[in-house]
Amino acid sequence: MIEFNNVSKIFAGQRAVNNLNLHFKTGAFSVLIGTSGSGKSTTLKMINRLVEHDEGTILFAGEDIRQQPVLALRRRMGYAIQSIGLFPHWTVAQNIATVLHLQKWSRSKSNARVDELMALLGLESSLRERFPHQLSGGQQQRVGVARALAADPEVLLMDEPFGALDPVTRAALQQEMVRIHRLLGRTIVLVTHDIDEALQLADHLVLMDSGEVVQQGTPLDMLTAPRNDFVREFFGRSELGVRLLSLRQVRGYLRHEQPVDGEPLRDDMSLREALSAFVARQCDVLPVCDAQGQPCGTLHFRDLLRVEASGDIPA
Ligand SMILES: Nc1ncnc2c1ncn2[C@@H]1O[C@H](COP(=O)(O)OP(=O)(O)OP(=O)(O)O)[C@@H](O)[C@H]1O
Repeated sequence: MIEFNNVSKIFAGQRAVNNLNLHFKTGAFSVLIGTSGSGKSTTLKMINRLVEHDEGTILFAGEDIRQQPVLALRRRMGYAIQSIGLFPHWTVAQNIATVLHLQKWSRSKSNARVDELMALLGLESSLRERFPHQLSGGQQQRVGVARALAADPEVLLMDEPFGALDPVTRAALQQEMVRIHRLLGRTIVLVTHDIDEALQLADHLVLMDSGEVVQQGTPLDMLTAPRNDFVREFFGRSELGVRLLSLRQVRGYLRHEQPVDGEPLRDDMSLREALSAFVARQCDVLPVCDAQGQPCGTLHFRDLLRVEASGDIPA
């Protein structure tokens, strides 16, 4: 969907990014992560030409982005940023409909789309006529994402979209993004400096340092086969094990045996959450239920130490 071939950007004689070769595939959730000043935002902004690259080529759907009129290009890409940039004197509905208004959608079609997006982002319809300053930070972020999705863009570009939020709201919005990505199947490129956010969201993770790509691949590849010490240090040598647990779900480690007593874990929880439950409850086996709340087996503490899930484990 988006391909960088030997792309560089030079600001005042300094290479902000150097010789990037990247492929953000159609439908993938790609995440750029790295040290501060490593060139993540610059990379993202080159995609919608907020920053023009100096060397190399960037292809969008097979076409050189330089050959496409900037406005036409940007219309095909939603953009959501940390500072949100909502218009303060416009209501929530007007903010979400910004691009629809530019594209001259009819009032009724635009209203219906706003309703649909508010429902998708979990915004109550009673917020429709409020102004941004009458919303919480999390609600504002949701409006920002709804606005970016309004015209059903082929690509969603997100720069630290949850950066300013408290951990609880942040986790809720991350879940929301996973759900929306599954539902809409859009190509997403997101910049973050939060390692756990990156590991949770990414299908394809790109780790940058000093304007270059140090390693790219799936989160599992990065954690289990780090290319060098920089990658190892970046993901936190001492926390590697816990981070690996966050990539694995309880359902891969289930034992199909009679449920034991206690508050059940859900089979779609991560093993990291399960580990917390074991520690909090000081036990070594917990019951597990499925999404419908039906008991489906047990999870044993010692099974968390196994390297790979093997599906069914004999009781
Ligand atoms: N408009 C600009 N003019 C001059 N230098 C710039 C400009 N934008 C970015 N830079 C420089 O380019 C480099 C990469 O910046 P960029 O914002 O892409 O990094 P980043 O990885 O997103 O950083 P952070 O995580 O701190 O936001 C930095 O050295 C920065 O100072």
